[in-house]
Amino acid sequence: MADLDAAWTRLETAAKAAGQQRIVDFFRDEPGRLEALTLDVAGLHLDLSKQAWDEAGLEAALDLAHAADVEGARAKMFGGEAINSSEGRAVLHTALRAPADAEVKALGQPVMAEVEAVRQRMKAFAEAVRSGAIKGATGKPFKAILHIGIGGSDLGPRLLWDALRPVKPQIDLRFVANVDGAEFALTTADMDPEETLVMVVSKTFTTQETMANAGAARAWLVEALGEQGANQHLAAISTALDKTAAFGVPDERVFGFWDWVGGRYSLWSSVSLSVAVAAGWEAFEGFLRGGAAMDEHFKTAPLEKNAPVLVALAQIFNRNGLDRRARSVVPYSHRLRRLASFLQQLEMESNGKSVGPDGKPAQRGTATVVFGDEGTNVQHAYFQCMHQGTDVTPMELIGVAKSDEGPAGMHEKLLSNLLAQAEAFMVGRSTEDVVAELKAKGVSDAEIATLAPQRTFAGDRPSTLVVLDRLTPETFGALIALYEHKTFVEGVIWGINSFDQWGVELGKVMANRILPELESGAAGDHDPSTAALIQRLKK
Ligand SMILES: O=P(O)(O)OC[C@H]1O[C@](O)(CO)[C@@H](O)[C@@H]1O
Repeated sequence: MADLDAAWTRLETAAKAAGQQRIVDFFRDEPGRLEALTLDVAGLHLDLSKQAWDEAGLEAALDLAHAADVEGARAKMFGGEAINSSEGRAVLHTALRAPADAEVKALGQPVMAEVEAVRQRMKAFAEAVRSGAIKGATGKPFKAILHIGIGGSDLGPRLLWDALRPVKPQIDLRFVANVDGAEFALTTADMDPEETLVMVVSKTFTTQETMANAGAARAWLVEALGEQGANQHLAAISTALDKTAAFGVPDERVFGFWDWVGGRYSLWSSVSLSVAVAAGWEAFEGFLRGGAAMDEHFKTAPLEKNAPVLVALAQIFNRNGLDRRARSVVPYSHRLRRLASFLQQLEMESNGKSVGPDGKPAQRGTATVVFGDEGTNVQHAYFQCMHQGTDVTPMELIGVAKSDEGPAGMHEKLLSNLLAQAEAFMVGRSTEDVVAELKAKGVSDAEIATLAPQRTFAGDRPSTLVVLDRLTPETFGALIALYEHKTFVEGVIWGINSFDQWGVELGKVMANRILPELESGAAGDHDPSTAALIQRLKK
């Protein structure tokens, strides 16, 4: 503990010192900087050299990782110990992408036989739906899937589908998450129940939004196909097998997973069965292989060359060392446009905690806000603030080196924007430069005095670049596993349990209390604002 406190103090001191200098100058002062801060892992190239740390800062960050015993925690996770202590569970999403002959135990019990058995059932189901061997109630093959789920049962599969979907898919995969009936209506309006397979995805099979949408989908099927017919169009993915049976899903259409897979880490499991069907099993397997490659790297690489560790430490350096309370993730890739939404759950649900597993307050700030959308679009939206706003927001910019998709010449334009933004964030543009340009254009001194500061870019805004060789199932898997392990490392260093989510409970309980009050109009005991709103919004 004393070591850890001292390591935190060293990090904070080093960050303060680094913060007095300009990032761009570190390249001049540290000849080995690029070499030390770039690495190639599982088809990803990472460049952390434009980050805010200098050599001493990086060293202090690595010392902190050692002092927090990241390596010990990593061994406990892969060893299947109950590191999700508030729920007494192991954390083994990594087993879902491990080879069938790996030796993995959850709380001492081997898991791979079960994992492989479910994988084989998923594969057989995916192939049978694609080939038309499994048909709908009226004998027609399935041409569409309606995937119903929310949070971890939605965000990962949605992103995975965006990444893997063929340009002209054989199966039209659609998602419904929200308990806003508009989403259900808009999504199903042009779907034909006779040709649609409905997959209800819920770890608990109790989530209000999912159960409401599942009920609506079942009614939509029953109307077209009758009770018995509807059941032939249902499949369920859950850890709660008793509840799926009660909903009417035939046993052979139920795909399980395990309590050692957190919702936000579940896209490697049967939760993504809809994608495995619609994109094909081979693509899904490639995704698993990519995740496993990143696992191997995370398990074996020394901390100073360990991609998830370095990305986590850059975040900690910014967040705790330099008090930067937000981070923006911008994929220069339309297929990855929902990455920030996925990371919001992964990082903010995992690490948005203010007490540790011992119930004591966290000693340092934990998860920051993460936001973002696709580049270049965001350049025409919030990048003004990123370049010239009063707060510095660290960025992660993600690109794809090679792509043959779409019209010729576009990809180079996309990449030029990615590189230009990263350079502009760091280098900025000096007032002298602006003044010289305005003078050359004949602008008056009076005008220059007001214009030049407005056109100056302070720069010195840190970014990490992640470049995928190509966007393949494998590199996409590696990217997601990179972020999972980054999130884990941060949780270890912040001293919190990254694998529970008690903070989502209160709102759920209160919504269940307010629902009957909205229906009856009889508001219970609430604060004056809520009571007035219930009166106003009641049925
Ligand atoms: O898969 P389920 O059990 O429906 O839960 C959906 C999501 O809801 C949460 O519990 C949060 O509300 C997430 O952790 C989870 O991914």
